[in-house]
Amino acid sequence: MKYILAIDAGTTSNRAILFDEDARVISVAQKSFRQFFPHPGWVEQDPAEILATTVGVCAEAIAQAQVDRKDIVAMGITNQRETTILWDKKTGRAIAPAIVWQCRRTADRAEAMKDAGYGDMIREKTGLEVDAYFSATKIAYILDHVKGAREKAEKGEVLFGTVDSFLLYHLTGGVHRTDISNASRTMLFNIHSLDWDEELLKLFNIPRACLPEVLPTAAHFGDTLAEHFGISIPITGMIGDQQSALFGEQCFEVGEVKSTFGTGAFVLMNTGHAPIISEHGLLSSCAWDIGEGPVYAMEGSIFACGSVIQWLKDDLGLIASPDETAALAESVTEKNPMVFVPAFTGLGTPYWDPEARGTIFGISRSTTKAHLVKAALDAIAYMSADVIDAMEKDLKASHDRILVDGGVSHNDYLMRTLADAIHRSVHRPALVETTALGAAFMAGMGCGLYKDIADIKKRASKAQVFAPTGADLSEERDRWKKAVAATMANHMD
Ligand SMILES: Nc1ncnc2c1ncn2[C@@H]1O[C@H](COP(=O)(O)OP(=O)(O)O)[C@@H](O)[C@H]1O
Ligand SMILES: O=P(O)(O)OC[C@H](O)CO
Repeated sequence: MKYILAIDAGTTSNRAILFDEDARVISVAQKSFRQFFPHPGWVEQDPAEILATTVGVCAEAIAQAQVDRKDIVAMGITNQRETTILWDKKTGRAIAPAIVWQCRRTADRAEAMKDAGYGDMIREKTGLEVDAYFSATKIAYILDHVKGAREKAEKGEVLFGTVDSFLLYHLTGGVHRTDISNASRTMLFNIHSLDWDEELLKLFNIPRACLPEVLPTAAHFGDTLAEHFGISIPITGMIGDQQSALFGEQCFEVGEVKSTFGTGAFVLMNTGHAPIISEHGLLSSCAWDIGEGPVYAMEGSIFACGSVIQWLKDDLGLIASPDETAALAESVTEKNPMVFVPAFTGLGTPYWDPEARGTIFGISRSTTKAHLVKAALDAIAYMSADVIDAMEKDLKASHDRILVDGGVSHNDYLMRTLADAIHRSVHRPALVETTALGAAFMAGMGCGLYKDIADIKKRASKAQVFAPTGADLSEERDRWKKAVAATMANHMD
């Protein structure tokens, strides 16, 4: 039996999962790391802590598994995307804290790009909406604020990478590479030519010398130094976490959709070998390349999902555990008079309003916490439904099911509401670690353990299916859309 070690370097924690060649989980280790919020809207992480926890969980997963280390034939890395790290080539030390994908500090720079009329050109080349979410403005910010950084970056003495790239550099002892799925989230990568784009590099004032080499998602990226895990493991798969979940959920056909409900929610649709430049506010990114040319995905990024549940629990103290939310929502049997738009950090796809903030409509004296909990879960379902509707306008195709994963997908009420809102079945696999599984599959392709997609299809896990109940939610969805419009029209500052 052969084994693959998958690293899932997420936003709040790092996980290492050892899979056997039949995609069964052999061992899991997980460790959270700190988040820093130095100013309102800013989010930072410590790159050294990301690295240390990653190495730690890998060592732990390997030790737990009690397999012969020589049988671990490959490693796959999947990661939170866009998060930006710049480090010194000689020492490997970061020159500034990691600027996390959620961080809004460069919102003004992004707005200025839009105001100067670059939005269409950037969308055409990168598939992205100009926003502080992506790496480009974050890299420029660090180069502008750390003394001497730009000069060193110009000489290739300071390097940029997303988390995959930073981990690869350290695990291998100096290989500076990334893959097309992560590169396509930087806003500097041309998703048609599959190369860094000179015009964009000039526009954002970023030297090419600091950027990593870009490979397909299944490739030989490098080998881990033996000092880390007692053996050298070839790293043969790297893929951004949302694209990895699309692969792990086996959405191999054009039109297939998955939604990962974590801290945020990310809905991705396989659009095949051609990128679709959306007319409805969706993003297009490279999904993977397993040696048959790039496959693209259209994406809707919803910024608030699990964070809403955490807010109800940790900040409002309305619930003791996320598990309570489904029953509370079910307890509201009448039409909910309340609509909650959880725009904590603006609204993402398809609305794109960075200035919007959360609003609650329809509070009366008879309002209870159950109404608010139900409104929160409904908001997550309706935001996802809005994304899926927008995708179908662009692709003009639809599939009869969507696949789901992530912590919030444990919520049966939400899954049923989603099925009714989009009029199709929602499939939740028994193995919810689909993000890590995608990276393991990718590494298995990269090292030749799996030949083709058919080999991977044999390793599908069973799913629980939520079929539409026939409930008509059109009135609720209309009220939701009105609430979103009102939220967007009424910024407080
Ligand atoms: N039954 C549930 N209903 C709603 N939310 C849930 C439930 N179980 C877990 N969650 C939420 O899932 C989120 C964690 O999901 P996870 O996929 O681990 O997120 P991430 O990978 O972004 O850290 C938390 O915000 C938690 O509140
Ligand atoms: O780490 P996650 O699961 O919150 O995913 C983060 C996304 O990749 C951000 O684009």
